[in-house]
Amino acid sequence: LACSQTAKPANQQSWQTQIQGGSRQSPIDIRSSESVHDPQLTPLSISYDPSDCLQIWNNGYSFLVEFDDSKDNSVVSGGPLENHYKLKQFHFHWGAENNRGSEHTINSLVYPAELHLVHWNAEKFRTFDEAIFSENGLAVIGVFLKLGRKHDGLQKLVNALPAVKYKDSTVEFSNFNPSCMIPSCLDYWTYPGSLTTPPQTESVTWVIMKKPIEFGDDQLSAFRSLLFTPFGEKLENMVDNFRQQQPLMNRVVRATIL
Ligand SMILES: NS(=O)(=O)c1ccc(O)c(NC(=O)NCCc2ccccn2)c1
Ligand SMILES: [Zn+2]
Repeated sequence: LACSQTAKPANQQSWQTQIQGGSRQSPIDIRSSESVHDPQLTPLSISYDPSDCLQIWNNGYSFLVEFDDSKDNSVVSGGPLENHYKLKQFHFHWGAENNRGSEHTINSLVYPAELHLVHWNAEKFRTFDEAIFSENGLAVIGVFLKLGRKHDGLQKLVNALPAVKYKDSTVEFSNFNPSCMIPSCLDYWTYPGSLTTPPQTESVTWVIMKKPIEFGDDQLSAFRSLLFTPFGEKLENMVDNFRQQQPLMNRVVRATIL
């Protein structure tokens, strides 16, 4: 195989922005036929406590629903994970139009939005900020959203969005259980990757659920009426907050056979 690989100039930059020397950047296009079925991949064990839900924060890139990670009540373990990881926040990525929005793609198929449930390895690290910069620091569950029936569980979140229209606004948000956004089919792909936004650190074990959840046009419109900009500045709708797919390089995507 080595002889068939053409030598690339060491300084060759991939045609997309990628951190200097990054070898495991996210998101990627998942080619299902090239994924490896791994019988040792068990189902994820996900348990969230709605009382850990604290607030929604518009950080000027997405809106984050933030959780109290001082206890051990909202955790994910099993599957490809060696330890248990605590839920810190979840957020979404979406497009200005329905033909774009997700960060990961499946055989080049794009979804209009993608949910990221962000967890950090509390057995190995003391804080989220430490975990972001560490190998096996984070586990992010990605769930695709497709347009269809209104998602009843999501409506509580949608109703709170006007209160965080502007960058740097927050609103108290409690008693929300993110389990309502996990598909009933627990099959997933998993691969080693990175944050998809700066600092794009290569600290993430990605778990991408194979089946999408459905949500309504009006709910997606509510996402699109958020603003990138703070109060008093030029209005810029928060849309197209997704990164382009990155080269797979020397990685294998594993798939469950549940
Ligand atoms: N999109 S993702 O990979 O799930 C992810 C998860 C946890 C994170 O902290 C981040 N990135 C993050 O918080 N960056 C600091 C704020 C920021 C800076 C620049 C662009 C977007 N967001 C991304
Ligand atoms: Zn994200």
